[in-house]
Amino acid sequence: MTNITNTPAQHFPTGTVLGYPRIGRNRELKRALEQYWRGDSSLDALEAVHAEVRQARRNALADAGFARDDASIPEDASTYDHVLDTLLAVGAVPERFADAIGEEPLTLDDAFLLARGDATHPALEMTKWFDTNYHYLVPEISPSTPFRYANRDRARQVTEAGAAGFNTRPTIVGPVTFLALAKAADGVPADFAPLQRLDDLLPVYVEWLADLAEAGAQWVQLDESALVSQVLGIDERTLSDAALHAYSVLSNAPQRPALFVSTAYATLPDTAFNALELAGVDAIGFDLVRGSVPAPARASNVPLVAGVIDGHNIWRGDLDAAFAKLESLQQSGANVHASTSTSLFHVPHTLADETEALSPQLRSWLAFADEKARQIATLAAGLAQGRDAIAAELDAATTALEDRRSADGVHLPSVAERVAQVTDADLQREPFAVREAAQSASLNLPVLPTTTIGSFPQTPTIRRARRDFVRGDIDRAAYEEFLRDEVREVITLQHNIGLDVLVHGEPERNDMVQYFAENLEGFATTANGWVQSYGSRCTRPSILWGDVERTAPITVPWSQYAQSLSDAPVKGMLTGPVTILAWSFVRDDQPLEQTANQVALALRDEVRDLEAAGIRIIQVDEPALRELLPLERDRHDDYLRWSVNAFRLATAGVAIETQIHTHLCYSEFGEIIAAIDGLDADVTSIEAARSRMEVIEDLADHDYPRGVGPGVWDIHSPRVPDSAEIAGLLEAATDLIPANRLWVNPDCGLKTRGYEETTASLQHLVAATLAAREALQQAAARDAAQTVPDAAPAVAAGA
Ligand code: MET
Ligand SMILES: [Zn+2]
Repeated sequence: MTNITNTPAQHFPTGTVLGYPRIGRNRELKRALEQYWRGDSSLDALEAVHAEVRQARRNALADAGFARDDASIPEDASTYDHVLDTLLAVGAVPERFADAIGEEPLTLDDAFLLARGDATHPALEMTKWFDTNYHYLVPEISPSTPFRYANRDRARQVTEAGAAGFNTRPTIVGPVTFLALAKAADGVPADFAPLQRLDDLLPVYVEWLADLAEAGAQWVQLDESALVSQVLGIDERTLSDAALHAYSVLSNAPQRPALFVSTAYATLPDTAFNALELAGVDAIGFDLVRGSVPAPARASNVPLVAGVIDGHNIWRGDLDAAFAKLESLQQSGANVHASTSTSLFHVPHTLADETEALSPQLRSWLAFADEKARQIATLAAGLAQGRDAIAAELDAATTALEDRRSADGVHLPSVAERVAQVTDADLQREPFAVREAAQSASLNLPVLPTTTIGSFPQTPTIRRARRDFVRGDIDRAAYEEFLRDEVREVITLQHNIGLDVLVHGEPERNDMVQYFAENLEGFATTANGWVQSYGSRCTRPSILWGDVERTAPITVPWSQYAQSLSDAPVKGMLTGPVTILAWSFVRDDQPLEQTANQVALALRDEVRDLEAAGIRIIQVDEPALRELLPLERDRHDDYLRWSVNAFRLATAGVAIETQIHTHLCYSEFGEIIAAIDGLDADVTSIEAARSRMEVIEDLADHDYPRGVGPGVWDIHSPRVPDSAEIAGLLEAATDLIPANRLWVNPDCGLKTRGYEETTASLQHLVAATLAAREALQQAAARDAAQTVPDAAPAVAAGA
């Protein structure tokens, strides 16, 4: 066993990946987790599957060309989430779980309780990991949250790897990032911030490092991406001071592996680089796809791990340019190592599983995790043996890139021309006051109109019908007949419940982005390209490879059919340009703004066709608007400009009578309130139930002038809120937003809910609304009764 007792660092491997997909090539871990949660298998069975997945990862990376014994293979196989792994290891169980979790060591079942909650313990919140579509569990830290080394899983995995003949590199979240990503627990003093607990946390990391070294780890990777983010509400100085302090302590730990601190997703600031170097860490990694080389790095003696292969996207890319970046660092005398820019858990396992779904030409332009690992192995060979040794691989990548540049469909002159012709007038509707008057005359809705966000439960029957259709077991006519029946039932249900603005329920959509991707030119869909979204949940992002065009109406027949069944307005439902980009793999060969505008123009045509088909309300969802906000502040204005404009381009082509809605969810919107205003939607529905209307306060502070539908039912849990609870939230909302601007709706779509809870919750929502209307009427009557006698003398006096 190799014990490194604070000795000079071992040689860092010439090439590495910062992490690898964790869910299994065939989503084995997902299935095993869900089986266990359903009670259909034992914990041992789950652990056995996970052990197989872990070994498959090590083997896949060895096959890609990594040595088994030089710590180039990361050991980062989370069962649920890597922040949760770290929380467990450092024993930071929030006090509100103290009655249920206590005994050490902390177990997988403890992790699942934190992640999933139960009747008496709401789960930890989830939020997006940096600017990605991955959700991590948010630790809750108070001045007295306990810290102790309470879970040895990572060390055990290193031992397990050792037994299989591997010396892997355990990967953990670093202490600064762990605290920076945590939230302050409820009820703590206002001036408390989790980072204040750094000194209490470090001894636990010291113990953890010793255990990892004991298990045989030569190197440990500590992920410290907090150091590159300017949107965590912590300034750069505070973060680098924390890093200097933390890594001074850790590098002096009596027994530890060599320390590799990785940072990803944006440029590592010079101050943070200096702090890490001064603290004596043994290797520093930074992202050279999203970011640039920190100035002091070129003159540094610390091994530099340069992230030159995009870990966050699926393009094969410009291997020659990637190698040139390494060469340039090498020429300035630095000790350079090649890596991916981020962990590869943002991309699917392997292109080998896409031989049917994707054309050979498209495949030749792509690289998933295994292929990217091979690219790193190539670059590492180039670093060791010189450019000539890898000339053939560099040339092959360049040839693929040239082919991609000129291939059919990548650039459609007509699309580029249409984007170029967009003018400010295309983004502009009449003033809201004008629209509001026209819409209220034509729609004639009651005060506090009730509606839903779009999807109704995606039942096993719907999934089965879709699968049968995809497999060819039923034909299109039968499938569409089935979908029309669904729409009819959903409309009837909404009538019976008494909702004011109806939806068709979105039964035809597997996913709110993939559905549009499948119906627009320029996108390809993979067969097995799953990436983890959170826990066992995976998504299969489409690949946006070419110019986007709509060749025929997409949603119009469904909305039109639904509207034919009712006199009440039925909302048309579309996904907005930013969200379509955020949840796809986007092309890297033109600015996102250009791609967003192409998608927006396709949607603009769809919006107009919906309007022409008699749809009077059209909702364009933008739940990912906040997610793509860059980590660097100086890029915010540009991002918010083009993203807002893309939404307006999609929606501003309609008459004043047509009401445009948007829907936002999933995140902290405080930062982008001005942009929400800029969307100029007539009505914005927004997730608010869990935070008890926090975001509505932000909107009210901003004097938001248009319609708002704060969610009054948290649809992320199966719990049915009663009318009183909904009434309470409604009252909180009416305190902040004038009642004549307020809509009543759930937090988000209902596709993950069952019909029983949906029906009951919507009935309660309508009951609470009716009561609120009644109360408003009474209040108005009282006001009228009071003002008349008061007003009379005033008028007399004035006369
Ligand atoms: C993640 S936002 C979801 C919006 C979509 N219209 C739905 O209802 O499912
Ligand atoms: Zn939503």
